[in-house]
Amino acid sequence: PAITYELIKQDPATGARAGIIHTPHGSFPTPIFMPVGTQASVKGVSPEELHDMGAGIILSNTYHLFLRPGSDLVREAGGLHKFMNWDGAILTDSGGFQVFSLGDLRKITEEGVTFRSHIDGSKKFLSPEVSMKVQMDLGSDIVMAFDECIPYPADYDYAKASTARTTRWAQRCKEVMTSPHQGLFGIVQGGMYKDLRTRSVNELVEMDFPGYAVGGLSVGEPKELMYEMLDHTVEQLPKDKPRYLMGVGTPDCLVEGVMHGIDMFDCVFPTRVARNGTAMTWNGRLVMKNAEFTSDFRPLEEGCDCYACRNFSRAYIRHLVRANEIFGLRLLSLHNLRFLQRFMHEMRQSIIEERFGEFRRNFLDNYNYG
Ligand SMILES: CC#C[C@H]1NC(N)=Nc2cc3[nH]c(NC)nc3cc21
Ligand SMILES: [Zn+2]
Repeated sequence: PAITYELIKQDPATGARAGIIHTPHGSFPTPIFMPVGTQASVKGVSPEELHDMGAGIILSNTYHLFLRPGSDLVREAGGLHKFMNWDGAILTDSGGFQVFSLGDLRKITEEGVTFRSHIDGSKKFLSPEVSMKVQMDLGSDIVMAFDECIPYPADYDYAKASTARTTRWAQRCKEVMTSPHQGLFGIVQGGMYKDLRTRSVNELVEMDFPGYAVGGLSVGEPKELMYEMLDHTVEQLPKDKPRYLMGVGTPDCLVEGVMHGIDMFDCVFPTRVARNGTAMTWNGRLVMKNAEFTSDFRPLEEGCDCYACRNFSRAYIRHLVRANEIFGLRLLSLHNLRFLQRFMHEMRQSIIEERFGEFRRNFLDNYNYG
């Protein structure tokens, strides 16, 4: 199979685990954070810089590339790896979430979804078959099933019907996803209802996907509810397959997700807050335009080995941010992405050395959520 999971160490006290995921474009250690390159670019960061920071896999989006430049052009370029000159692994989301969160939704039928493009308002149609065709054109290593996104909150009957449709759509994806070099992950839905989550898990596990995502979380629900759903859902998933928590998240959510047995994460957070002039550190965030950094000639974070911390000071980056210099935002993106790679590496080491519990308590005690 195109995608395989190798368990390295299971934490004896929690669901946390360390592993390796093998793909046609290389293997990477888990738990892992995937930089988001929605439109075939991790904003402001080059493929070489992604390699230098240790990124093994990045995420891109079917919805966006389907609308612009269109998957035919990317196929003609030889696929997304060639088009963006990235030779590591790529995961593409299916459009299931973006069409609900970005598109001007027109109609949902059993066949698929009709919507207006958020770019030019033109009428578009996405379905399990179209999403799979686009992702085969893109040639991503991990393909996400086309799911129906349940908004939060949603009543039981709506969640039940929608989850049943997501299962039928997953079957249709499986039937047309014929590329031997691509692995199709099922997406567990079920809203915030434990019985529906269990049903969704059982129906998808029946189809024997090479990996599973927990969908329908990080959609505006309270964190406690997200953790409760995670706790209930992840333990029912196969231990020999990767688990991916979509759209998560901030460092505190990454620790809790790992504790519940999640292997893969993605979030726009590091590059988005970078563009808002904020640096991520082990003790919380630094808002760089604050006066406190005016004459602070230390690096963003002592001990960080990123390009920004090796070459520039907080004072210089504060100046760039206040002067609206693009280079300042690039430096913050490079630092924040490298911070997350270091963060996940430390967490993985703590699992291997059987001190994850200590890592988690230590981190949560010192991290001010500010
Ligand atoms: C409902 C549902 C659902 C999931 N379905 C697909 N295909 N992608 C997702 C991406 C997400 N990003 C975030 N938070 C930023 N939550 C997500 C959930 C999904
Ligand atoms: Zn740094």
